[in-house]
Amino acid sequence: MGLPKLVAKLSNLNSTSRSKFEEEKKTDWQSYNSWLKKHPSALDRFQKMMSKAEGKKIAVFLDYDGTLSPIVSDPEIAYMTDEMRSVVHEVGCCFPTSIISGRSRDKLDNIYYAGSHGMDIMAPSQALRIKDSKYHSKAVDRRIQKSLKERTTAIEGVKIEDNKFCLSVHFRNVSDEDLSTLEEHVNSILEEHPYFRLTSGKKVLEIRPPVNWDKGHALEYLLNSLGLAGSSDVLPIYIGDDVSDEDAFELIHHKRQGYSIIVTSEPRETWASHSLYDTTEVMLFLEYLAKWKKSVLAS
Ligand SMILES: O=P(O)(O)OC[C@H]1O[C@H](O[C@H]2O[C@H](CO)[C@@H](O)[C@H](O)[C@H]2O)[C@H](O)[C@@H](O)[C@@H]1O
Repeated sequence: MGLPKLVAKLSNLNSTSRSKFEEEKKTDWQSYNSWLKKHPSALDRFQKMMSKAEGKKIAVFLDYDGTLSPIVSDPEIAYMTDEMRSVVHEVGCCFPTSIISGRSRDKLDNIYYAGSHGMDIMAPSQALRIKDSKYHSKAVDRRIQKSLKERTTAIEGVKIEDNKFCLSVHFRNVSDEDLSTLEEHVNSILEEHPYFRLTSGKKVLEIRPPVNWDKGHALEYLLNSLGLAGSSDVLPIYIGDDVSDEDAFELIHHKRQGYSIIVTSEPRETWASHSLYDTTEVMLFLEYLAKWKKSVLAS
């Protein structure tokens, strides 16, 4: 089966702009196209989606890695392209826009920020504080980080990233033979610190504090802080690519208000209603959104 028209066009576009470090996509087009029937492309459905948006207050929520920046082998070189940065800025001028990331807030540089999977939130003009602050002391428990580094030092390719309120243990560059040893070390550390919990994402294990707080809570919190909660004329649009984004997708699904868009080049079990193939499609979608707003204002 050939590439769908739009994706083929984007693949050409990609070949010039894709970084050589970017993860290679292995799409099985037959299953992807049948999955698309349940989670249609937000580009193909753009007009239909926006027909329900007229007169509503749109709020945009964006994940960072895999959504605004392609997945690359080294988290330190996961950048937004200049084009993406500029379109995110443009969208930010049209709608309240937030970035909700697993990274710590200091590594993000846009608009509203929610770092550490939403556990650390900051708005441009005011600091937003999550009421439950007792977890902070545990979240910054450096002993975990120290033990992790000591125990995994012999495993080639492990990268431990301090995200302030959570620790990311990257294994993208670890060989398959070493994976079970790494897992054993991580589990042994969690046994010593049972109040922390383990989650996982794209080739990453994440050690989080014992707080019932995730990207879904962050989405609700931001809507509240923006004065947009509890109103039927608000339309949140959330775009994300990883397991941690599912909490926000699920919230939107249960509220039956707004659009949840998963970024994936493979069929995935998801709460998201719509999909985009990759970061290039995310960029196009954001461009469409900004243009749509301008056309509504002009009419
Ligand atoms: O919520 P996000 O903004 O998507 O953050 C989730 C994690 O993203 C980063 O790791 C992922 O992207 C890296 C760069 O492309 C990639 O090398 C890694 O394998 C992915 O898991 C980030 O480094 C983590 O701290 C975030 O928790």
